[in-house]
Amino acid sequence: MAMKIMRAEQFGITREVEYGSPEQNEAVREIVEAVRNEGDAALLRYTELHDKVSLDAASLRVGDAEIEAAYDRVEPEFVAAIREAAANIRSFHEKQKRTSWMDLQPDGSLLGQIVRPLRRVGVYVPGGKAAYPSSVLMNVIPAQVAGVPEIVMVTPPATGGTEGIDPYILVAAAEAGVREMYRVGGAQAVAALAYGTATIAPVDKICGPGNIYVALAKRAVFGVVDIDSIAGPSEIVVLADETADPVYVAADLLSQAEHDEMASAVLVTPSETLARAVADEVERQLQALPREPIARRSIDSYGAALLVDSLAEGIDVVNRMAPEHLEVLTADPLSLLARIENAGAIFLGPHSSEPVGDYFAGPNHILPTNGTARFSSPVTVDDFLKKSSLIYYSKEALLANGEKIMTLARREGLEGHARAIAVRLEREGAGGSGGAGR
Ligand SMILES: NC(=O)c1ccc[n+]([C@@H]2O[C@H](COP(=O)([O-])OP(=O)(O)OC[C@H]3O[C@@H](n4cnc5c(N)ncnc54)[C@H](O)[C@@H]3O)[C@@H](O)[C@H]2O)c1
Ligand SMILES: N[C@H](CO)Cc1c[nH]c[nH+]1
Ligand SMILES: [Zn+2]
Repeated sequence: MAMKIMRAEQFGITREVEYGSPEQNEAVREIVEAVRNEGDAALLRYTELHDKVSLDAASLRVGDAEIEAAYDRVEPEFVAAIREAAANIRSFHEKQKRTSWMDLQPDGSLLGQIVRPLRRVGVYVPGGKAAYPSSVLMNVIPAQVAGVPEIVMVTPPATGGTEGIDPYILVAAAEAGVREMYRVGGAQAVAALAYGTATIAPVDKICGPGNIYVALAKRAVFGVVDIDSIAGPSEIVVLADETADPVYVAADLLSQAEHDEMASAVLVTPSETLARAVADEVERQLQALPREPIARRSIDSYGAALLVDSLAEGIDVVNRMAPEHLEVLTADPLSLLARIENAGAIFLGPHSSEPVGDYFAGPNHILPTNGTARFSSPVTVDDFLKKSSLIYYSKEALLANGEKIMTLARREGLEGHARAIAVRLEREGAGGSGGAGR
C-alpha cells in the first residue's frame, strides 16, 4: 500500500485527544494498581510478562560493574559523539535557567519568587523497540542544570538482548552522571516511580518519552506526582511547497515513522506533483530501511500527504494538528515562522532535518505529541524547578492597605479573613473599621 494522498479536509483533525484503545487503557490501569498495591512483586511479574525477563528484587538496580563493562561494548566514536551532543544540550538548557527574585517596595515590603529544584525526579528512557541513549541526555541534563540532587533512571531490562540493558544507554547515563538506575520499563516502571516500592523510592516528578503504555501510565499517575507532558509515539509534519526535494521529505517522514507502529508522518503541501513524488520516494526508501515493518505499518495507518490550496491554508492545517515536529521546506521558511502557533519543535529549511534535533543541536527532543503541543511544551529546565511566592509585608504596607483587603474579604463573605487583618489594624493603632469584635 502506498502513502495516501488526500485533500486536507478529508483527514480527520479533531481537538479531541485520544489516548490509546480501551484495551490499552485497561491494561495500564491494571498494571498501575498492581504495582501500587503489591510493589516489587508486581514490578517483577509485569517485567516477566511484557519484557520476557525474569528478575528478582535484588537485581533491579544496575550495579557499577555493569556500567563499567558497558564501556567495553561501545565504540570510541559513540562516546565522542555523545560527549559533544551532551555539551550542546547543556549549553542550550543553561540559557533556560531561572533564579529567585525579590523586589523591595518603597514601603519596606518585600515581594518575590523563590525558585528551587525538585528534590527527586524519575527519568524514563525508552527501550522497547529501540534503545534511546539520546533520551538519557535529553532527560538528565535539564534536571542537572536545574540542580535536582536525586535523578533516578528507569529503562526496560532487555534492550541489549540477552546481555541486559543496552550498553549505549548505560554509557550515556554514566557520561551524564546518573548514579541510580533500575532495569524496568513500561507502565510498571512509571507506577513504581510514582508510588514507590521496597526497592525504588518514590519521586516527585516523572519525565521522559515512551510508547502508548508509558504515556498512559504517566497520565494515570499525574497528581500523585508531576509529569512533563504526554510524550508518546513520535510524529512529524512536513509543510512543503514545490521547491522541496522529495528525497529529503520522504527521508524525514520515515525518520519518525520508524519509531513506532503508532508514529505518524504527514506531508502538507499545495503541490500535487510534490505529493506524488514523495509518495513514490517513501515507497522506494521504505524498502531500504532495516526497521521497514514498523515504518510501513505506521505509514499505512498514520501516514498521508494532505493537499491544500495554499501555504496559508497549510499553516492553518498545521496549527490544528499541533504536531510534535514540524519541518518547513518551502522557498522562504523564515517568512512563515510568525504564523506557526502550535508545534513542539520547528525545523526550518532543507538542512534542518529532524534528526539534527533528535540528537545533536541542543534543544530537547522530549516533546508533546498527540495534538498536545496546543498547550504543552518541550522538556525544559523549568520542568525540574518549582516556585514559592514570598510576601513580607511591612507595618506601613499593612496599615495602608488593610481596609482594602477587608473590603475584598467581606465581599466574598469571609469574615474570618477580614478579622485576621482587623485585629492587626486595631493593635497597630489604625482603628480598622468594622473591628475585630464584629
Ligand atoms: N515524544 C517524544 O519526545 C519521544 C522521544 C523518543 C521516543 N519516543 C517514542 O517512545 C516510544 C518508544 O517505544 P518503545 O516501545 O520502543 O519503548 P518503551 O520503553 O516506551 O516501551 C517498552 C515497554 O512497553 C511495555 N509493553 C510493551 N508491550 C506491552 C503490552 N502489550 N502491554 C503492556 N505493556 C507493554 C513493556 O513493559 C516494555 O518495557 C516510541 O513510541 C517513540 O516514538 C517519543
Ligand atoms: N524523534 C524522537 C522524539 O519523537 C526522539 C528520538 C530519539 N532518538 C531518535 N529520535
Ligand atoms: Zn526520532
